Amino acid sequence: MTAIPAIATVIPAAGVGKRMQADKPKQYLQLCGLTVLEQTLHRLKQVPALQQFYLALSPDDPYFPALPLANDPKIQRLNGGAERANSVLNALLQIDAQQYPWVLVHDAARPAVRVSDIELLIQSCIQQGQGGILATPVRDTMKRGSDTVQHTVDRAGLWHAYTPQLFPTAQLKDALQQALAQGVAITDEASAMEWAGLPVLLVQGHADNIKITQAEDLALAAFYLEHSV
Ligand SMILES: Nc1ccn([C@@H]2O[C@H](COP(=O)(O)OP(=O)(O)OP(=O)(O)O)[C@@H](O)[C@H]2O)c(=O)n1
Ligand SMILES: C[C@](O)(CO)[C@H](O)COP(=O)(O)O
Repeated sequence: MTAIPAIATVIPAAGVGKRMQADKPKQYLQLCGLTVLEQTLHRLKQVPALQQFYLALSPDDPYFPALPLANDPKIQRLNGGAERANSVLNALLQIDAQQYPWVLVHDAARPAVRVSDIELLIQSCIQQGQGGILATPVRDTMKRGSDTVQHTVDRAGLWHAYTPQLFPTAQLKDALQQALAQGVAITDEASAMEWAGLPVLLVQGHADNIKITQAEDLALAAFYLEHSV
């Protein structure tokens, strides 16, 4: 096993959850007795290498102060931005890359991530000295179109990109800063690294690491949370 350095952890949690169509942002919906955010933090905190947590929240988030997490000295709250990438960059700007040469980014909306998958990602990346992401190969036939099919997309080598995503802190900060400054559409950390021409390892994880996005995802996340290890 490769020696694992202390890793800074960024949790983007400043979204409004439009697609969920709920009465509050999805990270604060109840899931198995806790909020989604608390469930996600509970998973992350089971990984010893994950040290300081940088939690990007909406500047007017009224929910977080009521959670026990608000008193956790390992959690540093910061203001998120207009898009997920802005929230992540705001967090990266607060991380000392000397102290934390590696940073792991994980969506607050992915509470069922397996601790073993996080450990696998960390081991794979640190061992190979390259950043990477948890992902799963596409299993269905993929179509491109809107109301009718334009064509079938070759699914060979096609992956679902998940989080966590783990990268050298300084590299990710520079890549994300420059990509956003040039108006590049960035939906995950890997796309900034790809834009910068830097390698991204694909580490196969489990498909139960779903992102709670639409209403029906909550019950599925609850099932996975109760049945995954
Ligand atoms: N400006 C934003 C937008 C999103 N996120 C976070 O990024 C993660 C993944 O984003 P997504 O699933 O798109 O969440 P929302 O943006 O809240 O969802 P929607 O697009 O339906 O509004 C979530 O944990 C969300 O809180 C963030 O930190 N800052
Ligand atoms: C980062 C991510 O979860 C990887 O799949 C995804 O890109 C987030 O996308 P969203 O539209 O912000 O939910």
